[in-house]
Amino acid sequence: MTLVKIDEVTKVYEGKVTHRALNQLSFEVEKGEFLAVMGPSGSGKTTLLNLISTIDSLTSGDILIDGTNPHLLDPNDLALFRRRKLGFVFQDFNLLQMLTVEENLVLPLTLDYVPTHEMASRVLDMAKRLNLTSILHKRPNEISGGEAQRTAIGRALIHKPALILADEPTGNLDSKASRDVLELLSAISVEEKATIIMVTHDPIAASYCDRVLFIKDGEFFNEIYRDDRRQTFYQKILNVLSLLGGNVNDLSATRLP
Ligand SMILES: Nc1ncnc2c1ncn2[C@@H]1O[C@H](COP(=O)(O)OP(=O)(O)OP(=O)(O)O)[C@@H](O)[C@H]1O
Repeated sequence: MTLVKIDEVTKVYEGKVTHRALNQLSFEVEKGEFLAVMGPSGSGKTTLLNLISTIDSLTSGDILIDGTNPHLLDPNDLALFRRRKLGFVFQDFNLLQMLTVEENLVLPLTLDYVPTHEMASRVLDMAKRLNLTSILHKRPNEISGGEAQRTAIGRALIHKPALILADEPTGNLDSKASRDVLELLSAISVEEKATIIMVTHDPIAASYCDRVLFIKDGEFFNEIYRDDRRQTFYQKILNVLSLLGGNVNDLSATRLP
């Protein structure tokens, strides 16, 4: 089943100099798929996430998420749509510093007036799932980067969104914490049929996904599917990246897998 349909999406930034950041980009994402989006700096990856999450408006084309075009919703319905259907995971975690891990986890449910007993049981389940039970009462400045990102993933998942959007989720983590986060995202997509679109510069991170979509100058460049060992998939990703070119700094996050 197709969960996300990107149909001939174009984004032109108007200004002193107009810039075509995305040009008639089309692709689909299946329910339960873990998709990486890669491309050189400036190729339009963040623009694409901003359009899918409706932070920014389209110039032309259509975006359908779970059968709805969020760009056509009125502001109230759009706020509900974003709160209920989407989950966000960012590079810098975006946790609220004055709240505990538990309060950060529960935040999307509080905003949605979920009954207290249900909140409590969902938080406990999520904490167990993400190995956060022992730090529920700590604040973000008292936990590690890996724990902070697992908390952010828990917060993104707790309201069971149709789609999770992740922007460089391992960008601030060391290799062990990155591996934990990527294994977690991969397990969530398999076990809970969560659909994940992850923008990354890191070929190791991308090798945990089911598919990598490459864009260049705002257009589709290539896509490859994982059908064998992660190590082999990683090599294939490196091969496409070398064809893509771009700035060597784009691969600065590269580590040995
Ligand atoms: N608000 C804006 N106004 C004008 N141009 C913009 C704006 N936002 C982005 N751009 C331009 O659009 C192009 C795509 O930017 P985008 O941030 O989507 O690239 P990216 O692939 O995410 O890059 P990076 O990997 O460096 O984060 C770039 O050339 C950028 O300069």
